[in-house]
Amino acid sequence: MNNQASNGWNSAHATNVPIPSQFGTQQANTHYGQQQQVAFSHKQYTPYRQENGQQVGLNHQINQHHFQQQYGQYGQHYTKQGAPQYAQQVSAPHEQQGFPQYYSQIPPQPLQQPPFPPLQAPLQAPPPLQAPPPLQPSVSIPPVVQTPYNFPKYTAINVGYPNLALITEVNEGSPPVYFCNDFLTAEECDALIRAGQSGGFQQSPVVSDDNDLNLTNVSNLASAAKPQVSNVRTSTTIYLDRADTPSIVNKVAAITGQTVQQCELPQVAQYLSSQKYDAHFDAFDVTTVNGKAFCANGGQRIATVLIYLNDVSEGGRTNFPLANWRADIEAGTYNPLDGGSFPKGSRGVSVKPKRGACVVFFPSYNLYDSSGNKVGVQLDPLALHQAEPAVDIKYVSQIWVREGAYAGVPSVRLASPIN
Ligand SMILES: O=C(O)CCC(=O)C(=O)O
Ligand SMILES: [Fe+2]
Repeated sequence: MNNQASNGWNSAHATNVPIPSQFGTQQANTHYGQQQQVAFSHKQYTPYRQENGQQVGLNHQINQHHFQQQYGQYGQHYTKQGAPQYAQQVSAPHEQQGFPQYYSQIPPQPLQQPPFPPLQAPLQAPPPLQAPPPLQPSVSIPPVVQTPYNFPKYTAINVGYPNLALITEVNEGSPPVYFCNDFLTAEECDALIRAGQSGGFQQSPVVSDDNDLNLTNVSNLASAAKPQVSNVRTSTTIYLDRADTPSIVNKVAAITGQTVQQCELPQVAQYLSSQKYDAHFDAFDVTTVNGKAFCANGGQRIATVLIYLNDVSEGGRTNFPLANWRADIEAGTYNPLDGGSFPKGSRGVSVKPKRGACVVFFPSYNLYDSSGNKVGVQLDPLALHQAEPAVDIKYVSQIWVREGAYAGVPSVRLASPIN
């Protein structure tokens, strides 16, 4: 993977900061009495690019203008003064839900070596930048102001959906992650796995948002954002038609409170032993060229529904390493966008695959202007997550929900729909 993107974007740290292969470890106190050392890659958290000598892009747009204010507001959304549905969820911890074995506050296994080769110093100066296209008004992000209590930061989902439970401590700085037992039936899970096996899994593509920091999981992009194969994501995938999976997309619409038309094509992904998907975001930075191309079809991703299709006894957990960072973010000691050391006491959340269960989370969050009007939907850096390398074979189905209607072409059609 190139550190210097061909379009003049300045890959993070390419000229300024040497990237240690891992820049810190943390001692994590776990809920269940275990302790693990966790190492994180610096690179994923510090996206920026330069235009005309100015630092712009995600780091600038979010970090300087929004980040501290935004995270300072989490508490307002999730206190009893704020959105009551979240406050209730916070007070209904997972222990009461009867399935503590499927997720834990054990932090992730040590992350894989970042996919980027060690940088050789000295680096070439980047070529002169092309005059960047001016940002369209529709994608420029105004400063985020105090969000009124009654405007949710995240897209509202159907928190009354059966078995849906919040598994993160959502308050100042932790993203909400929900877990839902028995979201699909065993028959639906098996039918999806069979569809993948007979449909011919292909290596799962990723797309970069120009600076190689956000290798996300997409299909059917505009030409500006060609999917590519990367060792960040080594699983194999098929794309199904929504018409062939009516019961499944209807459940996704119901759990998220959105429409079937907003659902991307259901994917089925297979992870053989050691296959994985390194830490990434599912949403796009809407200030980038590829981010705009990505959003041209249906808008930003507002919710991820990740369904586990089989039971997995070892490996393959989904980690959210930035979940439950409350105290650290409050204290200003950690900002995922400008790196810095990982403070002690952080936990993260890991979800163990369980057949039929799903996780629901928010790859992006809403931006509002001073009058409370929604003015955009931007990638949430706290929604960083990864699929740990599989030990046992693992099957998942991922369905993303967009802001608007999404159109896509499946890689396979089924002889008969999964009902
Ligand atoms: O397989 C997993 O656990 C996570 C998959 C994922 O994050 C993705 O496909 O975007
Ligand atoms: Fe993902």
